Order: sequence, then C-alpha cells, then structure tokens
Amino acid sequence: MTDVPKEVKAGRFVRQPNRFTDRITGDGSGPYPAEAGRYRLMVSYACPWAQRSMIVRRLLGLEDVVTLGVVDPIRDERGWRFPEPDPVTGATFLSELYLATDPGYTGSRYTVPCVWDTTSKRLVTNDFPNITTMFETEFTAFHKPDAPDLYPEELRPEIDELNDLVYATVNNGVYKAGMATGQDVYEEAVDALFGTLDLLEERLADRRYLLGDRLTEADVRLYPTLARFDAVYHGHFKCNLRRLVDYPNLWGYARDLYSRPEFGETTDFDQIKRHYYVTHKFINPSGIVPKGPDVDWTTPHDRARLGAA
Ligand SMILES: N[C@@H](CCC(=O)N[C@@H](CS)C(=O)NCC(=O)O)C(=O)O
Repeated sequence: MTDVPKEVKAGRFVRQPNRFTDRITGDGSGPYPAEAGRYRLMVSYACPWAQRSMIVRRLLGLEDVVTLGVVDPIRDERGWRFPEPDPVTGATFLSELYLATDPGYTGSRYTVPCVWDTTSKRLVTNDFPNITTMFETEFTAFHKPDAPDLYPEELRPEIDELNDLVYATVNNGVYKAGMATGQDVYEEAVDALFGTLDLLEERLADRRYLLGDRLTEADVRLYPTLARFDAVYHGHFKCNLRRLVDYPNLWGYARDLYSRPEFGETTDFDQIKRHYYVTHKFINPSGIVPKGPDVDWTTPHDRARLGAA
C-alpha cells in the first residue's frame, strides 16, 4: 500500500470522474422518484465529501426518509468495508454495490458518499455535489417543517461561484497539495489554498456565514475541510503555511458551526485522524497517528453578534 495512487499523474492529483450521476426526482419523473425509506446513503465519518451529505440530511430532517450506512474508517486495498454486513444491502464491501450496479466498473476507487436504491438495487449516484443539492431540491416534500432553504434560487449563482472556487482550491486543493509528488505542483496547490483561505477570512469578518446571515450549501461545502484542517491537512497533507486556529474569523466560524449538532455530531476527529494517517501509506508509511493537535472546538465563538442564528 505504499504505491502512489493511480490518480497521481505527472506528480499531479487528478480526481477520477464520478461514475454514477443519476438523480432522484421530486416530481416522480425518471426511474428514481423521491420516496420515504427507499434510498440509503452510504458514508464514512472520515470522509469530507460524505460528511456534507450527512450534515444536509440532518439539517433537513431526512433521517427517517433516507437511511444511513456507515463504513469503517480504515480502508485496505479492498476499499471501504462495513463493520458488519450492511443490514439493508447485505454488502460487506462498498465495492459490491458498485459492481452490482456496473459489473464492468473500471474506476480506480469505490467512493463514499453514494446513494443506493433499495427498489432497483442499484447505485443512483456517487456524485457528492449532486447528493446534497438533490436532498435540498428534490426531497422538499419530506423536509421537516422548519428546515432551512440551503440552496435558495436567488442565491444559487453566488453559491455556485463560491463553491467552484472553494472546491478547486480548498476542498480538493488540500488533496492536490497532499497527493502531489512534484515540488512545483505541491507549491502551486498550497499557494492557491492559502490565497482562498485569506479571502474567506476577510469575507467572514462581517458576515456570520459565507452568504451573509443565512446558512447555505456553501457553508456545508466549506466546513468539513476546516474540521480536518489542523488535525490532518496541516501535517499529513503539508498544508502548513498557517493553521485554522491562526485565522480568527474562520476559526470562530468553524466553532460556530461545530456547536450545532448537525455539524458537531457528524464530526469524528478520531475516525478522521485514523483514516488519513493509517490509510494513506504512501504519505505516512509508518501509519502512526499523531496525538495532537490539542485544540478545543467548544470554546465560545462570539459569532452571534454578526447575525441571525
Ligand atoms: N466521488 C468523489 C469524491 C469522494 C471521495 O473521494 N471519497 C473518498 C473518501 S474521502 C473515497 O471514498 N475514497 C475511496 C478510495 O480511495 O478507495 C471522487 O470520486 O473523487
């Protein structure tokens, strides 16, 4: 397992395209109508892309509508494994679900998050941005009464634009830095990452959330990367120009979100650290998991002064 991943080409990490990109529909058109109890979201607590879908599922009150399957945090060459055979699908490895859907699957990885349809016994999607926006826009009939509108029509252009920047330089930027096997490629990724973090720090000086005084999809996209920053990306991925705790606004913003159960209870620092440090053997051959950092995510954040809850 010390081999460089297949997705690193000429020193540069190029993420594989998502194989399954179907959509569940609220209006019942197409093969995957939104229905309570029909779909199962497969996640790992370690994975930032999966945490976003768990946060949105909780914020919208979809816990009884879309069930949750959770894999072990440590992966070997067989990929993600369920601690017990998954009671709904019977799978022991996540790969079984990929191969049941497409026996000729040729991707180099079987990824979480993904959504399984218990009726057709197929994966509907493993396209993480599609999963959150699908919960937000196609499951409205099942949202809890006071559910926030995380993807309001009038803010979509601004949310999408910000998400594109945050994806390229921050969410995926940390992977580009961490997986780089060329010095220039690494430095380019780190410079872009901290350039965006500096911008976000400024943006959050007078706004409680990225879009102002309401929580949106943009916050859900950024948070899981911040939650992993000092614990993993700063050391393991060499993103060490600054730590999250060195950015007063970003750090306060991250603690503000962490204090809500949808964010805090889906953040498992132990699984996060064990996953990255043990699974990425080509970066950390010893598999030693560092003890630190010694950071208190529950210190008061004083962000309420900037706007609504
Ligand atoms: N679907 C996206 C993002 C999801 C993703 O990368 N998930 C990671 C965990 S954070 C995963 O499942 N990796 C499995 C593997 O590398 O075998 C992708 O294919 O790149």
